[in-house]
Amino acid sequence: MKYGGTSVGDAESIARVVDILARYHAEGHELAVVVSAMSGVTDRLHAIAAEAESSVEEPQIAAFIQALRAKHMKALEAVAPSQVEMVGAVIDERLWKLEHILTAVHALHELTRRSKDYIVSYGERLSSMIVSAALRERGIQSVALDGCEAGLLTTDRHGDALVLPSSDARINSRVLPLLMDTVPVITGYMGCTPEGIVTTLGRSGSDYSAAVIGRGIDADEVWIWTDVDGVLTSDPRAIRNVRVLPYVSYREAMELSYFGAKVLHPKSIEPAMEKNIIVRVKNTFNPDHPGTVVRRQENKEKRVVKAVTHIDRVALVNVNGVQMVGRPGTAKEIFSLLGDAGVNVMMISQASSQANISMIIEEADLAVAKDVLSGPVKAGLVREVTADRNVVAVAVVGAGMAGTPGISGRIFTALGHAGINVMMISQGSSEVNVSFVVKQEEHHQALQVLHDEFRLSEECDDE
Ligand SMILES: Nc1ncnc2c1ncn2[C@@H]1O[C@H](COP(=O)(O)OP(=O)(O)O)[C@@H](O)[C@H]1O
Ligand SMILES: N[C@@H](CC(=O)OP(=O)(O)O)C(=O)O
Repeated sequence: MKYGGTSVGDAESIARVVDILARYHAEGHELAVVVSAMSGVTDRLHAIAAEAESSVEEPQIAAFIQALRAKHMKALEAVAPSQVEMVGAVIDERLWKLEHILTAVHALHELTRRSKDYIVSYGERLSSMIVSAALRERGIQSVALDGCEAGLLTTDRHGDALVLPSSDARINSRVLPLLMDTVPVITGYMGCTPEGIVTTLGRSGSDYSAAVIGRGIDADEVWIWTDVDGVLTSDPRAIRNVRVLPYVSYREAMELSYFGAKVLHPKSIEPAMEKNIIVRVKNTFNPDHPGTVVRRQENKEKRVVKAVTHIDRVALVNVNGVQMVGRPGTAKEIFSLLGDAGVNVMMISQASSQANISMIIEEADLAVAKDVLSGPVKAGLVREVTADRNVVAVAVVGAGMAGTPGISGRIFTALGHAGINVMMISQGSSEVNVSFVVKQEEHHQALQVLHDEFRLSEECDDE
């Protein structure tokens, strides 16, 4: 059972989490728990690390540590009053280490990817202590483990590490034996390299931790507890009338998460899929709602389109020039340059005339992308590279779209009727998703138009 940042965001929420765990524990289930940092803490750790590195003046490290301590101690005092002294001492020891490393970062004005991962993993190191203490306070035996202790070995790609296959056996031998009489509370988001260097798994990576731990212990199910009732037909913050999907397939969940449905991390499906483990998304604040079941089976006969999602903070890059026409190797060159520079290309489209290649990248990568692509321009391989930041990528997702004619027609007709200009289109050969790009100011309307066109707010007996 994985609890996200809002689920452990304050004492009241942690008490709810403990209620839920106590209930399933009393029913005789063996439980392993994965927790994220209290909401907002990871963002603040990133910010103070950046400030410590770059600030010329004295950064507010002591004040930051004080505030972090106050937040966690307040929660601890409320949920585990009898352990304040003992657990508080461990929290203080951890904060002391954190303060020292931040001070060192400032002294050197150097923040390596390695030290950043170490710093930002503290959110989970603190929250896990509190949740574990709260379980003990309820009479449930519990220990807090960090991801490394639980057996998550990863690559050394700091900030976005991948879990190594050898982790399965380690997790199995370290976590499984505990489950008979203990509920381990494991830090999400972090692991370590085989050499023991702390890594993080990418923002929102605790879902990925949970899936990997589920696979390692051969769990019957992995439950992702969050602050909405399940996987929704669209982003509730962007449009009206969204609805909980009772079932989605692994493939659909992967597409949805990749295209911005924040409720699941894109890497969290594959580990579960490999062992056919059901993933259930449930609401900590409404635990009796059945939530969404993610499974292999695809219900795709009647409800062809399941959801519409979007990714913002992206940029559209166009590489233009007739020089590219009929010249083998241009695409290879462009994408190799971007790949070598660490730019993640999220969508690609090439006109059949070959005089244009369009792609979507993360907005944060735009300066680097422009820089590396200026090489082919100077060499005369392409005429120009243009970019547009003011865009959003939208995806229409559903396994039933594969082989069903007319879906693209409906999508683009509906957008056309609404007067929304489509700047780029892309469809994978799996046909589980059709994605396209619109101007930032039109994306809410685009989502709503498609949500309405495919009647996603209405229930369907095929679901
Ligand atoms: N299609 C979707 N289904 C469900 N939630 C979505 C979707 N798209 C965006 N969201 C947002 O994702 C949020 C949950 O993700 P996140 O904030 O990372 O949760 P947690 O902290 O529990 O991991 C929800 O509050 C919701 O606003
Ligand atoms: N705390 C980490 C990992 C995480 O998964 O968080 P959440 O479950 O709140 O999305 C982050 O903010 O990225």
